[in-house]
Amino acid sequence: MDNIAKDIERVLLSEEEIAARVAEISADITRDYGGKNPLLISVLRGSFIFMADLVRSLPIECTLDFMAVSSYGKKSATTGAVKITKDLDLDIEGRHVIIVEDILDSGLTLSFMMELMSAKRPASIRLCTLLDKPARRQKPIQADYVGFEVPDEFVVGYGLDYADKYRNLPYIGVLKPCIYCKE
Ligand SMILES: O=P(O)(O)OC[C@H]1O[C@H](OP(=O)(O)OP(=O)(O)O)[C@H](O)[C@@H]1O
Ligand SMILES: Nc1nc2[nH]cnc2c(=O)[nH]1
Ligand SMILES: [Mg+2]
Repeated sequence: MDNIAKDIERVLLSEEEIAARVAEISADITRDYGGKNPLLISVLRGSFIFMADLVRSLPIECTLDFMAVSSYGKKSATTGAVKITKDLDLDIEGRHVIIVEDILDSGLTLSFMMELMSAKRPASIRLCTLLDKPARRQKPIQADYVGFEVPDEFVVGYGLDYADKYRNLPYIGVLKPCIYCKE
């Protein structure tokens, strides 16, 4: 049988651990944004599962939009160039924006997003990332809401891919080294 779990060396964060932490982040956002109708922007494609779980656990009024950017291609290291593949649909001027990401790694994607969003004059911007990998940072950027700090390893699952695979794993894990051996 074809089962993608066979490519995983070890589970870093289980479904239960992720769900519990998502509920805590949701409680923090609820406390900070109740009555402000925040605009949550999901950075596709990696953040789609985190965004879906996060907003379903938010009891407050909020608005959603999606932007797609990409910089990793089919490799496990950034290409250094962030490309927009889908722009926002809503006007963010005067809005309380929360950018929702799956992982903050080199920081290139989120610094690019911050620059782009700030130019559109929102009332405020905060960053929310499920995973933070500070060891690889190339830009001085920090998130306001962080789910978990992760070690300097390439992780997959819960939206995160390697070469467009593994996004559908319900947990976050580290791939067996042989999966990258052709890079
Ligand atoms: O901090 P950085 O080094 O920029 O890395 C973080 C970004 O890399 C991944 O996206 P990717 O470009 O692989 O596209 P994807 O979301 O479509 O998978 C991930 O989803 C983050 O958006
Ligand atoms: N899948 C995946 N994408 C990333 N983009 C930046 N860092 C990572 C990572 O560790 N895993
Ligand atoms: Mg991404």
